[in-house]
This record gives sequence, C-alpha cells and structure tokens, in this order.
Amino acid sequence: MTDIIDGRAVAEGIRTDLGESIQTLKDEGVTPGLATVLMSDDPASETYVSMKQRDCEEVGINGIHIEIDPEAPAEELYETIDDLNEDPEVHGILVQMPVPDHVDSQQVLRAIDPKKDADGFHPENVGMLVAGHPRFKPCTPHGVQKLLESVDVDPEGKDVVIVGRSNIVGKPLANLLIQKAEGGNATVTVCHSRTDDLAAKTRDADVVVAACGVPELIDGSMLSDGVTVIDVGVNRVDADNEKGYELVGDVDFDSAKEKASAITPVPGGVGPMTRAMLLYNTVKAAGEQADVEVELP
Ligand SMILES: Nc1nc2c(c(=O)[nH]1)N[C@@H](CN(C=O)c1ccc(C(=O)N[C@@H](CCC(=O)O)C(=O)O)cc1)CN2
Repeated sequence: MTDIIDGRAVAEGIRTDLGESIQTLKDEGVTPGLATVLMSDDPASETYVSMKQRDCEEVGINGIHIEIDPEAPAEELYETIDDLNEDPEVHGILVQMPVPDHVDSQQVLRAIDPKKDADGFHPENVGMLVAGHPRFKPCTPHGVQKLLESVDVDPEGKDVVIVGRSNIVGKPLANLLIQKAEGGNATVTVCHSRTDDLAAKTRDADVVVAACGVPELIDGSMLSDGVTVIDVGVNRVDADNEKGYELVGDVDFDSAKEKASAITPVPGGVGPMTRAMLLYNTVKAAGEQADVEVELP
C-alpha cells in the first residue's frame, strides 16, 4: 500500500503547535509580524502571497502586505525593504520570487536584514546553513524534512536524489540532508538538466525529490519499488475547466504511485508545508528579536 503523504494535515499540525508559541509571545506583549512584498503580476505569485497572508491571519501573526508595480524602478523595492528593516513591528520579511527582470534578485536578498529574513535566502543565512548552523531554514526544504519525518523516513544512510539545483530548493535541501543532524546524514546526489541518464540516478535512490519545474518529468519507469517520492513542483498546465488550468507536479503521480511506498500529491503536498514553515520562521524571528524563548515544532 502506498502512503499518500498529506501535506495539508502535516501543515495544520505545525500551525496548531505554532499557535502556542504565538500565544507565549503575545503574553509578553509581542505580536509576530510578517511582511510580504509582491512586485509581480504573475497570477501564481499573487495566489501564494494571498495564501501566506491568510495563514498569518489564521494563526494570529500580524500580516502586512505591500504591492509594488512590477514596472516601478528597483529603488522602490529597496526603499520598501529598508522601511521594513527599521519597523519594530515587522519580525519577518519576504519578497515573493521571481522579481521582474530589471530587478537584481541577489541585491534584493542582500537588502533584507538577515535577522528578519523569513525565507532564509540572505547570503549570511545561506552561509550559516552550509556551515551546519542554520538560523532560518528555507521554507520548502524544511517542509520536505518535516514531510519525511511525518512518514518515519529518516534520511540517515539513505541515497537521496534531488532533481533540481535551485537556490530556493535543490541547493539548500542538499545541504540540510547531508548535515550531521536530525533529518540529515543522507548521501545526496543533485541532478539537473545536464545530468546524463537521469533515470539511472533516480532508479538508484531510496528517496527522490523532484524540484525541477518540468511537469511530470519523473514517471514510474524511473523509480525503484519502495521509493519515497517528494514532489516539489507546482506547475499550472492548460486544462478544459473553469480556471483554464490544473496543477501538476514534476512527478507523474499515477505511474509513480505504483512504485512508491510513500508519495506527496500536488496540490496538497509540499506547497502547504512551504507556507507552514514560513510561519515557523516568523515566530522564530519574533522570539529572537524580542528575546523571548519560544518552543518550535
Ligand atoms: N520568496 C519566495 N518566493 C518563492 C518561494 C519561496 O519559498 N519564497 N517558493 C516558490 C513558491 N511558493 C512560495 O512562495 C509556494 C508554492 C506553492 C504553494 C502552495 O501552497 N501550493 C498549493 C497550491 C496552490 C494553488 O492553488 O495554486 C499546493 O501545492 O497545495 C505555496 C507557496 C516560488 N517563490
């Protein structure tokens, strides 16, 4: 029997646990605050930030949302970030990616105060993660770790193949999984578009994480029996329905399910966890900035 990993349920459990920490902070007079900044008219990005704001409301985090015209000069975004860095009611800042082409995304990430970097993308935080002392784990990789834990898959000693080498998912996840720490100690191979014979790599894996943004690239023929499959992809493909699209992952779910012992669906797998771990980082940031000890799930 294949275990279909319910990301919505795991995320709900994390939100419930975070509720207690948020109450601890409130008892000390601190309401955690998260600012989301959107400089894009991409409908998917708009959906993600509005979901993040809704999550904040649900758990009692003060959500502040700022929209910047995607045609505006980059300076408008930097000035907004400067203001948020100075605002004591804002503990976490997130700039929704991608930003428009005329904006240098690396400069954006460097502009955010590393102590308020709810995404964990600032070079200082990336360095801490690689050195094995993460301050803020990036949300999607952290969510993947939590999903593996939820089905008792301990990466220790396992062969994990990550398909995709992005700064948001592939690279930080590889670093987390090789760490000498709980949820780590795996042997990790990072594959990408120039990997020769991808199927030979994925077939050798105990755990496959697909994070390449190519709809249904990984199918059952590329997997071994008993593999755990984590699908990070959330791709909108044209469909003959009211919305005009449907969501599919980077994994062909139906054929992969026949091989996997556990697999995440899309939607309802990794996506909700990305959002839950953002709340986690915001609560952690608020606790550290206010010098209040909070328990984290
Ligand atoms: N600043 C950031 N930008 C981006 C990140 C990020 O972590 N930080 N990651 C991705 C997208 N992403 C986060 O913003 C994200 C993707 C998917 C979901 C999600 O909840 N998906 C749902 C379906 C949602 C829908 O109906 O469309 C699911 O999979 O069930 C949340 C966040 C790029 N940018």
